[in-house]
Amino acid sequence: MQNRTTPGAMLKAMREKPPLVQCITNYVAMNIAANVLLAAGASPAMVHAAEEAGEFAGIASALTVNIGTLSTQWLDGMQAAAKAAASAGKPWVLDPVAHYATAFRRNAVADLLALKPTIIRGNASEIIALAGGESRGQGVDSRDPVDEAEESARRLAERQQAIVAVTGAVDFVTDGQRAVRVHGGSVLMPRVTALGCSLTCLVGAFAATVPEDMFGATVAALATFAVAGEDAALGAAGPGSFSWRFLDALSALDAETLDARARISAA
Ligand SMILES: Nc1ncnc2c1ncn2[C@@H]1O[C@H](COP(=O)(O)OP(=O)(O)OP(=O)(O)O)[C@@H](O)[C@H]1O
Ligand SMILES: Cc1ncsc1CCO
Ligand SMILES: [Mg+2]
Repeated sequence: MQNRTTPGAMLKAMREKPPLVQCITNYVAMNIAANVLLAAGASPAMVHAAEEAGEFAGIASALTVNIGTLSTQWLDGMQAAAKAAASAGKPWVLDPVAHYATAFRRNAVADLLALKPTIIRGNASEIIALAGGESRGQGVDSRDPVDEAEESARRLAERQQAIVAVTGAVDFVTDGQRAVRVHGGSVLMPRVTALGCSLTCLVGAFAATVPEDMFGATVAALATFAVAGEDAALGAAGPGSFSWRFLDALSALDAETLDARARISAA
């Protein structure tokens, strides 16, 4: 097997064999998330109908589930797909968007957590609340700093036996034992909707490429976003031009540049 131990090597391996990633994401994110995966070198498929989501999970190399614009029908599709992925031993990633906001979301997330996501990716408010803490979150945007979510992330990772990634100004990733921070990105990133949702899909793509190292795959996806975000911010006049520059930066990012510029520190 070729060396797939650095973010750059993982990015290269992903592009050499683009993984088919089933993304069950929200209406807001669907287009940008698909474009993010294509720009990074993966193959996205937005397949969510209850009638086919489980069957499709048998074909895809990884699944991502995001509850951003939830409905009962979509939840049925999410559960079918998560069950199929888990029973086939394929990685699946949960993005618990604003799960604290309503009883419908809280119940949905509890049911999805019982299906054992391999990786959970959320913002600080989402991860604090998921671990049972008091978060300041109300809607989809975080109102808490990442450093205040670190202990919650460790507890959640241990409880769920999953990798937990908290994103924000500095990202935090833990499996309950190990932990790292990923630095970089741009203040314009949270001003473009659904970049976090798109990152969840990219985490799925890296997990599909490196199934032997879910922790490393998660860190690599976050580092890819951090470096591409820095590049996109150069010359961006605001969120609009940042958004298209970000796709170009992702697609232009090469393995060597990613490894040279990724800023990952032990936590
Ligand atoms: N202040 C910031 N500085 C640098 N990068 C940031 C900042 N805030 C967020 N990011 C980056 O933006 C990306 C998305 O993370 P974020 O935490 O905003 O997700 P989110 O809240 O789930 O977003 P959404 O719900 O809109 O999809 C990550 O790569 C993260 O590192
Ligand atoms: C704005 C918004 N509303 C529901 S999902 C979503 C995308 C960011 O999470
Ligand atoms: Mg989010």
